[in-house]
Amino acid sequence: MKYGLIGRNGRMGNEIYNLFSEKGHQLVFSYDKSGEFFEEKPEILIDFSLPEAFNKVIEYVDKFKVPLVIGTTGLDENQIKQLHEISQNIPVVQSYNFSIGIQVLLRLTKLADSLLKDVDIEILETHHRFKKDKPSGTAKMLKDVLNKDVNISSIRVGNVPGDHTVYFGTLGEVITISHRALSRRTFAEGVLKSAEFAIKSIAGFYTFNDVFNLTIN
Ligand SMILES: NC(=O)C1=CN([C@@H]2O[C@H](COP(=O)(O)OP(=O)(O)OC[C@H]3O[C@@H](n4cnc5c(N)ncnc54)[C@H](OP(=O)(O)O)[C@@H]3O)[C@@H](O)[C@H]2O)C=CC1
Ligand SMILES: O=C(O)C1=N[C@H](C(=O)O)C[C@H](O)C1
Repeated sequence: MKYGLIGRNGRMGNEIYNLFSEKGHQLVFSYDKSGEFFEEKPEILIDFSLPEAFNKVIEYVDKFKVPLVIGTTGLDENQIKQLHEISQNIPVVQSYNFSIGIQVLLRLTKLADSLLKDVDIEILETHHRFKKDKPSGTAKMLKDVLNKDVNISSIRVGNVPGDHTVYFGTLGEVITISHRALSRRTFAEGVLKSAEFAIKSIAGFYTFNDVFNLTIN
C-alpha cells in the first residue's frame, strides 16, 4: 500500500516505517514538526505524533479523503469527538494501544473484576523517560473497562517501551495481571494489521478491538 505517516521521525514513526518497508509498503507522504514530504496521494494515513498535531491530521484527512489509523495518545474529548465525526465519511481506527497482548489484558481485567468482591484495584504504568503524557492512554483504557474510579500510578524510567499492571487486592490475597511490550515493533505490527483492515472497511469508527476480533474469529 502507499501510505502517509504523521510523526514519521518519531520513535513509533521509525518503527512503523521499518516494518512497512520490510513488507513492501511505500511511504508517499509524511508530516513532522520539521515539515511535509509529498510524493503522491496516500491510500491511507497513519498518525503517531502528539495532540498538538491533531488539527493538521484532520486537515490532511480532509484533503486526501482516505482512511485514518491513529495511535496518538493524550487526545482530549473534543479531539475524540472530531474523530467520530470524520468517521461518518471515512474508516477511522483509533487505539491507545495496538498490541495484541493489551487486548488480552483488557479482557482479563474485566474478568477478574467480575469475579472479585471487596477488592482494592490499582493500575500501574511504566514508560520511557521521553513519554510526554501521563497517565498513559492504555491505563485510561484499563480504567474504562473497569468502569469505576480506580487510581493510576505512573513511572517514567529509562527506555521502557510500555508496562501495564492491574492489581486486585482482597484481605487474603493479591492478583496482579501484567503486560510488557518488549519492543515497539509489537505496536507497529498492530498498526499494519489495522491499516490493512481500514483500507478494506466502509466508513465508521473502529478500535483495535475490532481488528483483534477478526484475528481470533
Ligand atoms: N497507540 C499505541 O499503540 C502507541 C501510541 N504511542 C503514542 O504515539 C505518539 C508518538 O510516540 P513516539 O513516537 O514515542 O513520540 P516521538 O516524540 O518520538 O515522536 C513524535 C513525532 O510527532 C511529531 N510531532 C510532534 N509534535 C508535532 C506537531 N506539533 N506537528 C507535527 N508533528 C509533530 C514529531 O516531529 P519532529 O520529529 O519533527 O519533532 C515526531 O515525528 C505518542 O502520542 C505516544 O503516546 C506510542 C506507542 C504506542
Ligand atoms: O508513548 C508510548 O511509548 C506508549 N504509549 C501508549 C500509551 O500511552 O498507552 C502505548 C504504549 O504503552 C507506549
